[in-house]
Amino acid sequence: MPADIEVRHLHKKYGDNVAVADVSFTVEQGEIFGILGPNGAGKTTTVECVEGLRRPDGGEIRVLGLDPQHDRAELTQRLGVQLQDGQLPDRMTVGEALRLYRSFYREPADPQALMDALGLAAKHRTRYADLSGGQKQRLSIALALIGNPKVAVLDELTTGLDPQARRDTWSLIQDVRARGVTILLVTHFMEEAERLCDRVAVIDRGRVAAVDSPTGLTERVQDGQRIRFRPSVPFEDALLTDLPDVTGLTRQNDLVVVTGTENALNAITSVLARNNIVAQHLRVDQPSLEDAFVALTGNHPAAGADAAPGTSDASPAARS
Ligand SMILES: Nc1ncnc2c1ncn2[C@@H]1O[C@H](COP(=O)(O)OP(=O)(O)OP(=O)(O)O)[C@@H](O)[C@H]1O
Repeated sequence: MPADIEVRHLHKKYGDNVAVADVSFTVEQGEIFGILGPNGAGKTTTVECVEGLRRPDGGEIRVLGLDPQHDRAELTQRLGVQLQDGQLPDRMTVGEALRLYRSFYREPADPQALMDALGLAAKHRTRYADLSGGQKQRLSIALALIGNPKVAVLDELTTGLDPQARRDTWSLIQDVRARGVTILLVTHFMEEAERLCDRVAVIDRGRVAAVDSPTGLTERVQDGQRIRFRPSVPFEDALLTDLPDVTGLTRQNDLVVVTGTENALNAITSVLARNNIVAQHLRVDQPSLEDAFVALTGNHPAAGADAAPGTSDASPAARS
């Protein structure tokens, strides 16, 4: 079966500025495929070319076998695109927006069923301007789905949402996928990519740095274990660095951080116990998608991207 989205050697310039140098990826039917990358990496330009909103300067794109430039009218019927905030008139109600958008499609979805599924039924008569950020976001997803698309493109799905609304949106997207919709998702959020995406393309400076599952990306930076603890009494580094399973030891004030093989934890706890040293606040860190992102792009996630209040993600600075 051909892939739902095929992007080969996409190239796009704005004047002299190369926004997308060379991007290739495929999205299989029923996948949630993420595009992750630092600011200005070329993510939005890439998906706008996929949507047919921008004309590539080079390369080839097929969406459901259609060329987004030449087959724009047909593709519009089968592709769902999320509106950006502020693209609806303030006075338009939720019900009016869905009915208007429904009229654009040959085989639209039932607006009532969509409002029920998206928790918007009670907001049927509410004007756009009076919706909360989360409700606007859900409406934009509803409008992306009103045409019964086979493929939906969602750009910055949960930007601006609080952590609970973000999690609710994720479960909604999983429901949408369960109905057979293929999803291309642009995101800044590591946790979103980790929780939602089957595979992720990391794009950096207009090129694909890697395409893999979040776990696959994380495993690329797996360098054994990183163990941190506060010793109950001082000890010489050599006590641990002489162990064959230990590859490094650093100290941050009274905190000891040891790196080593997968057996390092056993070796360290045994030798500490033999020397009557208690490892207080012992923690074993697993590499995260954020570690992989940093290793692949040399960039930390956009400021604030994963630091929304209440999220549990630790920043790299907090973790190292
Ligand atoms: N309409 C435009 N005209 C000129 N340059 C543009 C235009 N849109 C984007 N660019 C430039 O192209 C490059 C890629 O931008 P793009 O918006 O695709 O990146 P992005 O990865 O989506 O960034 P962000 O995460 O900040 O949204 C950037 O250098 C940007 O300044």
